[in-house]
Amino acid sequence: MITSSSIYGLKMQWTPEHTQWAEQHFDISSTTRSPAHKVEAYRGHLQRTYQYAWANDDISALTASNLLKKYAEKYSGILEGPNERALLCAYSDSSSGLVNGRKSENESWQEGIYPMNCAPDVISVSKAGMTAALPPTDVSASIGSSPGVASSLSEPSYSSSNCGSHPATTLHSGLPSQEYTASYNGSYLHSSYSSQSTPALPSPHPSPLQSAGLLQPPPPPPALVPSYNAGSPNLPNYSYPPTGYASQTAVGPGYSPGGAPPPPSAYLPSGIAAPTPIPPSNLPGYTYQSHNHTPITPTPLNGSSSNSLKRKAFYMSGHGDVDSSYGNFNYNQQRSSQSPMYRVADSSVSDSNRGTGFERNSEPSSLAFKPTKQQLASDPQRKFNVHSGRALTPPSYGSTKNSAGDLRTGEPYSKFGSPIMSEQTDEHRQHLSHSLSGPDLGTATSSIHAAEEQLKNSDSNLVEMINTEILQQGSPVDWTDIAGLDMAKSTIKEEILWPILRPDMFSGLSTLPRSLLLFGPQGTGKSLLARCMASQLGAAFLRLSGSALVTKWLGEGGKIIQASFLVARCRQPAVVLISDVDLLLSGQLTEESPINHLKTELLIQLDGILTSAEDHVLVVCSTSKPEEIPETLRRYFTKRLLIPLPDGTARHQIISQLLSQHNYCLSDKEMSLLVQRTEGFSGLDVVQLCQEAVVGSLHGIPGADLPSIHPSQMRPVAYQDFENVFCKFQPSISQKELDVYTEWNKMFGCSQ
Ligand SMILES: Nc1ncnc2c1ncn2[C@@H]1O[C@H](COP(=O)(O)OP(=O)(O)OP(=O)(O)O)[C@@H](O)[C@H]1O
Repeated sequence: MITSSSIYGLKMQWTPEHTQWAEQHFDISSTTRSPAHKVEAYRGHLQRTYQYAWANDDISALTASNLLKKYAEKYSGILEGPNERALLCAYSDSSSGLVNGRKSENESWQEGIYPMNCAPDVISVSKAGMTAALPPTDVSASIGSSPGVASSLSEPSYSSSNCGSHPATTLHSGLPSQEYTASYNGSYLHSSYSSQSTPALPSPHPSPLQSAGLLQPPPPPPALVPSYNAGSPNLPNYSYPPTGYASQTAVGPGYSPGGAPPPPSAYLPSGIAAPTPIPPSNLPGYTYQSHNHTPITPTPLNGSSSNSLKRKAFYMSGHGDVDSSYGNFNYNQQRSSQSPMYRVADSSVSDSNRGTGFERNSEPSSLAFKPTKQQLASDPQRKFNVHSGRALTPPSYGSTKNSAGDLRTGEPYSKFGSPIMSEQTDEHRQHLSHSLSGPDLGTATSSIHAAEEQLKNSDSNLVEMINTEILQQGSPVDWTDIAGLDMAKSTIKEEILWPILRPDMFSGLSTLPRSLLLFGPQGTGKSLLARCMASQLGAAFLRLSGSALVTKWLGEGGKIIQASFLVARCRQPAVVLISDVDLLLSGQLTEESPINHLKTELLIQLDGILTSAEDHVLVVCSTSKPEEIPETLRRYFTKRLLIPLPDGTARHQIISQLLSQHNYCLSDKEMSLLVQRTEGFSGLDVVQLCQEAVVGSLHGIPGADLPSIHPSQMRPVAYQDFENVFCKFQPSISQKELDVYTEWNKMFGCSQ
């Protein structure tokens, strides 16, 4: 049949072939056909296409997207007139109508014009090819936002940032509900999808393109989108996934795809910020893919830094599983009031290995404590040992007289006293001896005998080395020998020493402290404190250097650690100091690292100490890198104490004490200036500065005269001597490093 029509004076011949061609090619722009006719033709074509697709059971996401795009383009092309637009809005406003082909309850249909019977087919095909069906609202949104959304779907990677300026927005500008308008902004388009589609369903038919890697898999769902129901713009339809806001933090506040900030959300209650979409970088290629979203797992709290306070609060609140590992460490050991941990070494024990590291009967003169010299001499691995040879007159903390014999009175910091054992200290030790003897002797006997037996079978050379190098024979240290550190000192006294010295008073209240971590900058007195603890307990003092173990003793390190703890058990009560313990316990160690066997041995020994009721051994570990110690190993330390840089008062004490050994001439103002200029110095830095200044005062004396010159003949140390050497000294620690200590202390420290 041949028909002809005349439009605008143009005459056309119409044949069945033309009809077929128009139907096949969706010639909806034809001016010769009614909209209803064109829709019918279009629908027929879609149905054929989809039936074919069903027959093959294979339609990719891309194909489906293209079909949707074409459909939306063609459909919107039909709708040119204002009536059609209004009708389309009615479609959009009633998502259920789109799904089941029924019209909206609020809007009357224009019969026969836009039946949309093909919509279920579209959805079915989408289900087959795109792994998850678009929910009813999706269809509404897709069509409603076309061609913007449709064209976006055809792109392998697209951003919704265009949506806001896209004609689709204009299309819906006349929507009756303001809330609904928000749904057409790209920021929210995906929200309806994620909230309504079946979550986290794996694709039953993965696209071949996906399999081939040409098509990126659908991204995880944005975690911050509220559940959005396009069919009902009312607020009650919104739900807030519990994990959503955590992820929002991870995305970053204020993020908006395309750089634009999220628009104010009309559908959110006032005061609640509009949800932030997932950034495109997180969802490559499928930024706003609306289907098959899986929930985003909330970003776990990182042990590192930004969430540290939260973590500590969590642990401290008692909600964390590892609560007992932090702050309230409890090694489940009931202390017996009958068997206090420490006692004075029994001199009657015949074994040569028994005995403390401190000689109590020494004359005061022989007890003069020369901390720096001994410290530097005892640890050849120390980085500051180059200075040891220069210390012509190591400072003695025992005297308050200067070299000229003048007693310096009126010192504002005169509490920093003598390391020489005073009468009071001797009394204290006698008291210690009394309180730690008696019934306590029996409790450790079996442990001591067992350790002695083991030690007999050990390498005698090794034992000899430990007795000479590890076991410290230095003079005792008193609290007054340590400048400043009041907080650390009182914590150690009250929480470590008192329970050990007077277990009867602490019976049933807590377990005995057996391990302690002192952390802080180098040269701040950690070792000094450990020595002081041993002195106060009348205990033997053994010092293992982590740096020495991993360098010069690496091969024998495991045996040295084991034998050292045996000696400590034999000589108990004992304090074992392990400096630079981070080198032994570092979480950075690879499996092949030879240090690992040292780590294993140390942990075995620590376990033994923590679980033994009889042993009277206190382990003090020190580190300047506490963050290197893995979380799992922190539980080995009952207490973790920050030993900070000396404050002004402490620096004044150290300087005064050092200079008091020499003839010096400094005004109060100069002294204050020195204190000021040593801000940020560690205790060791201050000691070395003073030593250098004292050496400077010797300049000008002929070398030949040096051996015979009397101290009184030397000129006094002056401020200029300090001035001359200041250029050699800088604070050995940066503010950044100090911040790390502060942060770590907040998280895991016991002193705030
Ligand atoms: N608070 C202090 N009071 C008096 N002297 C101090 C103080 N801090 C440090 N010193 C001096 O610095 C020397 C080194 O101190 P110590 O060895 O105790 O530091 P540390 O913190 O253990 O260092 P590292 O972390 O390197 O092992 C001490 O012998 C002492 O002379």
